[in-house]
Amino acid sequence: MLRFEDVTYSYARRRAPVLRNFTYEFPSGRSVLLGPNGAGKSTLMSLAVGWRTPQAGTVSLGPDVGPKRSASRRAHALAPGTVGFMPQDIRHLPGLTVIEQVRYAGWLKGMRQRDTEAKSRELLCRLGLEDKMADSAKNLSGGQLRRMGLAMAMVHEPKVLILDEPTAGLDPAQRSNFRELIAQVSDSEMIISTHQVDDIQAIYSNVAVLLSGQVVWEGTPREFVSLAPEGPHQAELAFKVVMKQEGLSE
Ligand SMILES: Nc1ncnc2c1ncn2[C@@H]1O[C@H](COP(=O)(O)OP(=O)(O)OP(=O)(O)O)[C@@H](O)[C@H]1O
Repeated sequence: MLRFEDVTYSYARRRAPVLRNFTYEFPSGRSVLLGPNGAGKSTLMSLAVGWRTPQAGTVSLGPDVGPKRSASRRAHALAPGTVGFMPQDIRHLPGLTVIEQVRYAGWLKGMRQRDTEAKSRELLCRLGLEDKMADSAKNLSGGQLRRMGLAMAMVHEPKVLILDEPTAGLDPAQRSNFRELIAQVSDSEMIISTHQVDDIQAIYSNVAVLLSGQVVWEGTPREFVSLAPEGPHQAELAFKVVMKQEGLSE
């Protein structure tokens, strides 16, 4: 569904590339991208949504989903409606209320004003933020801010939803709420990077593990957890097994 072909990306000319001749295709469905800090997950996502342009190679969405972007063409915003992105760092825009911020996200994606109003309202209700719509976003808690970020990513009904560590910084109860919400609220294709693996079998259809800019393991959630013996924290242990196989002790 989302394909990286021979992609090379480095942050500055003299720095070692984070991704070097990276080729991988995320299958259709719900993919989770795992990997230790610094593996390149955020870099990969920012290339997927066109925030960054590869120095070489091609990033493309499947023909039914969207256009091709490559090193030979300048990065451009993907067609409205194609991709919804929730970055790790969700910021409130000064002076805007919660619903205004979600509407603004819709407007940026080319939606008409009256459509953004209805859709923002509907999403914020579904995400449990109906009481916060008229408040300034700067007063939201971390968990509420993430839910607003999800509404901003989804307001234009994207075909593909890319979420960068949506549960980072949330407490365990908020994390489990958030996972339930994601499972319920979207029919989109998804690619989600996370360090939280506990619910992996309930949410995802594909697991990819990134290490030093390479996918070192991929398979179904069932195959992933079965890398570790049955028992508590099986998915976390499975991640450690993959890291160990790759020579890391994390
Ligand atoms: N803006 C930047 N400028 C220079 N180097 C960067 C920048 N952003 C990331 N890097 C480097 O690129 C590499 C990959 O970082 P990236 O954020 O993609 O990893 P990640 O897997 O998302 O990590 P985390 O799990 O900690 O979010 C790291 O070595 C990081 O230091």
